Amino acid sequence: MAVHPVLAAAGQFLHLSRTQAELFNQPQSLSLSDGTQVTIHAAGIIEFAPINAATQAILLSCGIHGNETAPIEILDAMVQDILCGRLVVKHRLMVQFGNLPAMDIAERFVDENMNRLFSGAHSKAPGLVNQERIRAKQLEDCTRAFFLKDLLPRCHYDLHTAIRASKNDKFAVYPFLHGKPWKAQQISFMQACGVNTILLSNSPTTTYSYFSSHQFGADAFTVELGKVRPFGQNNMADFAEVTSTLRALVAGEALNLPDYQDDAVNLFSVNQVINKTQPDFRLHFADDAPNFSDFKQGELLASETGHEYRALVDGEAIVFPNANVALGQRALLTVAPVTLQQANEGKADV
Ligand SMILES: O=C(O)CCC(=O)N[C@@H](CCC(=O)O)C(=O)O
Ligand SMILES: [Zn+2]
Repeated sequence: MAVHPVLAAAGQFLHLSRTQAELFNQPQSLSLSDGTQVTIHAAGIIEFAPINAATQAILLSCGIHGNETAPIEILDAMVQDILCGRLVVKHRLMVQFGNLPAMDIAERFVDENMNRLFSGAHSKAPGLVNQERIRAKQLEDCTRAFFLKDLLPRCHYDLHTAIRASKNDKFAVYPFLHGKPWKAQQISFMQACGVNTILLSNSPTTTYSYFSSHQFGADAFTVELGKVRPFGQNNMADFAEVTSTLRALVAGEALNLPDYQDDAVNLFSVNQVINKTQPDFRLHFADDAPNFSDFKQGELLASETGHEYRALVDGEAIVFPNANVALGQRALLTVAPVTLQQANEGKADV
């Protein structure tokens, strides 16, 4: 029997997806020698089912923004190791490489920011079709089918890197939970990944992690693993903790998570979500101000015709400032420190 092209290519699924996408025009299945079942749904979308009964369904995504390369390199190596039998999955696993055309041009996106197109936003402008909208729907469809296959506990870690430097190099956005408690165990999992700064989101969004969290009850995060760099220019030693923890997770190994302690984590709640509504939107701090730079109450952070946006409390910090987003989109988040107990006040026990 002919060897499947991904095995003939030593597990280089991402490389084949980017250079010979036509190989994956139709969904296809194969078995690995250790019994793992592999389903390739499309270029850049691959699913693994272990030989044993799984106890979790794990979705790992990267490259939703095409120039955020470190997560792509981390998951590319993981998929190669699984396909070559060097890493054996013990749970159901889907890995998605999001925006392949944007990777090819080393840009965040081709036509539109894909991480604003989930929870159906891809189809909310009738007549507007572009490759990000088509792909966001395809990713959603695969995720829905993957999670709804059974009732196993679900998680989704959507891996990114940030545009600017950050006072806290690695951080994660915990999507809005609609009043459910934030989980200490999940925050400890992030810590084990080397991510000790967590932003607790306070409203629904059209991001991918919110989609999985809200629609499927998955433990989900958008994980920022440092600063954007071109392919091949990441120092993989910077990602040792996230790499080994994610590998241990999919391999069903003991994770030995630290007990949750407030003083080991920087927890922030979102104070303001500032959207750009006018073409003259501008930021009032240095272009190179890192994420988590903090301001005094009343300091001017941004302005546009008809609006001034100021820090509401002392110590309010900026995250993801970007004046170049499309009208109507988020141009800045501000956050303020919080403890887990304060954040979970009045909610059921964690
Ligand atoms: O560094 C930046 O300005 C953006 C980095 C990035 O892509 N962040 C995500 C965060 C998504 C979330 O809020 O969950 C994004 O903006 O899509
Ligand atoms: Zn991103």
